Amino acid sequence: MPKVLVSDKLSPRAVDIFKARGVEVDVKTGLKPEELIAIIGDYDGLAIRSATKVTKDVLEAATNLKVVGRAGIGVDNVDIPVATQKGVVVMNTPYGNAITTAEHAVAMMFALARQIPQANASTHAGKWEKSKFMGVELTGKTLGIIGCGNIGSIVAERAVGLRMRVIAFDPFLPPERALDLGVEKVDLDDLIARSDIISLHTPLTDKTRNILSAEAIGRMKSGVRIINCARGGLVDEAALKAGLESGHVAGAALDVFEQEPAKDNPLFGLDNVVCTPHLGASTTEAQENVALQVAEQISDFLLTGAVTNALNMPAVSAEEAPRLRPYMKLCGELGGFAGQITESGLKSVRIEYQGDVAGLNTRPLSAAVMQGLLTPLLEAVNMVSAPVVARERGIEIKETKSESCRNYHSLIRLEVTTERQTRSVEGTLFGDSLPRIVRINDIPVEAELGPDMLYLINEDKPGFIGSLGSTLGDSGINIASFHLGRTDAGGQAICLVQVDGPVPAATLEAVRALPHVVQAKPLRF
Ligand SMILES: NC(=O)C1=CN([C@@H]2O[C@H](COP(=O)(O)OP(=O)(O)OC[C@H]3O[C@@H](n4cnc5c(N)ncnc54)[C@H](O)[C@@H]3O)[C@@H](O)[C@H]2O)C=CC1
Ligand SMILES: O=C(O)CCC(=O)C(=O)O
Repeated sequence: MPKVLVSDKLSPRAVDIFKARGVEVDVKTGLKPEELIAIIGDYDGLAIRSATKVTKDVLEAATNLKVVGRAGIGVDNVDIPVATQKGVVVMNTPYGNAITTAEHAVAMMFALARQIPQANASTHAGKWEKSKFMGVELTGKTLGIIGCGNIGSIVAERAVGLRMRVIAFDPFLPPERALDLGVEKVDLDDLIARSDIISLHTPLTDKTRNILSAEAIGRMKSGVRIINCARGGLVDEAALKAGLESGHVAGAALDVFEQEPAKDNPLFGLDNVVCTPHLGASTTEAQENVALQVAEQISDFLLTGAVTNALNMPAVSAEEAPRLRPYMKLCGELGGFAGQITESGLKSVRIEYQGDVAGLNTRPLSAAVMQGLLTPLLEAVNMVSAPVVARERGIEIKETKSESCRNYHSLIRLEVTTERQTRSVEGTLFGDSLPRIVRINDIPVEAELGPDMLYLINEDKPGFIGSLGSTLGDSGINIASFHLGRTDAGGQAICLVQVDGPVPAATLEAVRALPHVVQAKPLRF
């Protein structure tokens, strides 16, 4: 039974789901990094929110970990490149808290416009400062949204409903979508110059860090208000402080901070700043949504192989997973075969899907091919990391699909070009579930791969098979199955021999010394 650790505060319904799905679950929140490192090796899955930092050290210690599920959107607390290298799938729940977070941004906008938190504190203190808290009306004001994705779009729709003019800067916002939302798509300079209120809704990336810099703040309208319910680091906090103190910025509402938990921050204590402790996603509804979703996604992955909302792996639906499974095995074998007979640097890989398989989701299949191919050549590659590792090494991967297939309902052809030559291997499924190799370097064979195989290229001469059998027999090696193929009588032949255990080096030398042997390689699957 797979085992999952819930290391942040998640709705208890997540635990119910894990249990109902047959996943063992422990809840241990508030762990120190060293405490998490000490126990993470016991778990197949890790369910988190933002408090747990899934660092390189945690991932190094996570020897059984297969999946990290973030109950929420931002995954900046997970070292995704290292997770990818280690073959750990990282998933998030991209929609579950979007409405709630958008509502928080809208609430912040009202709080700023009418100074509600400040007026609340003053009234509780018995001051009745009616003239101090003069507000501004939102109707007719220009709201500039930076990042108009899931959350930004919801904020835009709500603001349009409030009769605001909404402009948005998002290089990836399709013009038709902007039109549908009733939003004017603008460039950043335009947004900065025209907005009365600016609300940020991008992830924190190298491009968005300090997107509201001192220089940008300087170019804003006097009396601008700034809202950040996305990520600390999008606004230069020191520059914002200067703008607020000078009165150029009338107010700022911040849910997120450069350093979190934010116990001390230059903006704390300023009259015109409204702060919340990263509460954007904190509603009962959103927390239930993301907790249920993450528990289902993690369970699906651990129990069926279905991949949903992964950031480092192609999606596989629960319906597809069982259909893909035998093809994954075949792809792993094709890749493994090619990888084990490859002796020089890989240049390019071509994967052809023919027949029924061409209609399936082939991205995970190609990932399985690449895992099989690279595993014999590199250390610790897996389906998650293999495509990335291949790209990093400049290996070109081409995928083609064709609905027609000559002799089989499905065929997968792998062609691998190295610095020295091009080799190919083809495979199919017998009876929809049994992987078979059906062609090697265009020579027909029909081979089932077992754990220990011997692959030979030889000249097709009488008596060769007998001498091979005797050589193996003399070394006490039992033959489980024997598969032959040849170009033509007397031409080049190949043998794939399944043996009942690894072939010792001395036996391999004896086989290589046999007359007519061109190449002999032990293979393991
Ligand atoms: N305060 C909180 O509790 C919460 C904060 N968030 C944060 O909100 C942010 C947005 O989340 P979603 O809308 O769900 O993400 P999303 O991915 O749907 O939208 C982000 C948008 O930003 C745009 N973008 C990316 N780079 C950009 C750039 N350089 N300039 C302008 N736009 C750029 C993208 O094109 C995309 O449309 C994330 O950082 C997320 O972590 C999300 C949930 C809760
Ligand atoms: O889990 C939380 O409370 C934070 C949510 C968040 O920041 C996100 O989903 O990106």
